Amino acid sequence: MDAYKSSVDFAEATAFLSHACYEQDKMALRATLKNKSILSGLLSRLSSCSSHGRVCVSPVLVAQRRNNSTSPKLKVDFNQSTGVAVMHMQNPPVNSLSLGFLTEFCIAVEKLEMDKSCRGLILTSSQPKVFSAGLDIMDMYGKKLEQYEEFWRAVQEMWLKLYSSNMVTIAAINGSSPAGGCLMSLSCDYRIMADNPRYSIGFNETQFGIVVPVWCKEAMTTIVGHRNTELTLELGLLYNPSDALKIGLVDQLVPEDQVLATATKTMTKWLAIPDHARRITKSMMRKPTIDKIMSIREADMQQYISFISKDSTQKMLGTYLEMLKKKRG
Ligand SMILES: CCCCCCC/C=C/C(=O)SCCNC(=O)CCNC(=O)[C@H](O)C(C)(C)COP(=O)(O)OP(=O)(O)OC[C@H]1O[C@@H](n2cnc3c(N)ncnc32)[C@H](O)[C@@H]1OP(=O)(O)O
Repeated sequence: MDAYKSSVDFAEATAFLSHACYEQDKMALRATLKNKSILSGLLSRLSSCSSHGRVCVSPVLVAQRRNNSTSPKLKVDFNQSTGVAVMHMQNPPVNSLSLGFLTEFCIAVEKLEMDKSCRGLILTSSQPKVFSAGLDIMDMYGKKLEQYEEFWRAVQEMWLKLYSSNMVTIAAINGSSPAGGCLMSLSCDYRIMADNPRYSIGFNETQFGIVVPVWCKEAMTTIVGHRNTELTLELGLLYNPSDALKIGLVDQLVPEDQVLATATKTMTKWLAIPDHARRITKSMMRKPTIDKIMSIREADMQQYISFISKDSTQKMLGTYLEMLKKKRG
């Protein structure tokens, strides 16, 4: 129950703040998440529900629709005539999933989710050659315990929001997508990747001494099966696009300049299915995983904090950061 409430906390807070200005939003959102008394006051004014595996919030907090919103880290183009939003990630240099980015991302997805006219979401990158470099290592290195907690809650929330979305979600993977970037695309309904052998996708965490959360393992297993998950996660494998296609980590490869156009065409096909039937089916497929994750959400948080704050983990992250920086120098 606590785990469920925590998820609702964040969803409510994000929805509540989504009509205000972005910078103020983010500061207020974080303050709200930290302040349990404000949060419980907020909660008492709300009714929450769980529908088809998706956590939703009271209509009282539904933000007004704004069509083409631009924030520093995300650009959302919503086409009302097609009902499709294209979300361009623009967090240079590599679209790392920092706390700031994740906060904006959750707000943006929540806004689209609440807008009944938005039926499909395409996720892509504005950065050249990179879809997303995964979690921002700077948010996992040398921080205070409460900062680790805040960051991890945002990571969990990003995954839950995307994985349980009622919208059709398509990842238009127009660059490399390691680790958290891969997780983000795995949460979508369909993955189209640029057929460029220089790009890679997968989970490289063990290579620099960290471990993916159990819910990532669960989600991956449902997509590529137990054996492929075992090999990928234990060895920290990154695949080129054609190998990723072979194991089912992505659904389709297309020339680089056709990724977005193919995603748009594919979306039309998915949206031709009656929404209610597709949604109920999606929920039927995903709800067991979501329920499982919700039931261990707080334990997962404690496990993350204890793992990430260990001296040995911090040392390995420091070495990895150095290595990333040296690569350029
Ligand atoms: C229970 C415990 C659970 C623990 C957590 C489990 C889940 C964790 C998941 C994660 O996502 S951890 C992050 C893993 N990501 C990576 O290993 C990717 C690292 N980056 C790259 O491989 C490359 O950057 C790239 C994405 C292939 C792009 O290559 P490119 O040559 O275009 O750029 P770079 O010169 O390498 O990088 C530019 C700049 O960006 C910095 N940077 C790169 N990735 C990250 C990152 N994930 N976080 C923070 N910063 C990153 C890199 O250091 C460069 O910085 P500067 O040198 O410009 O300062």
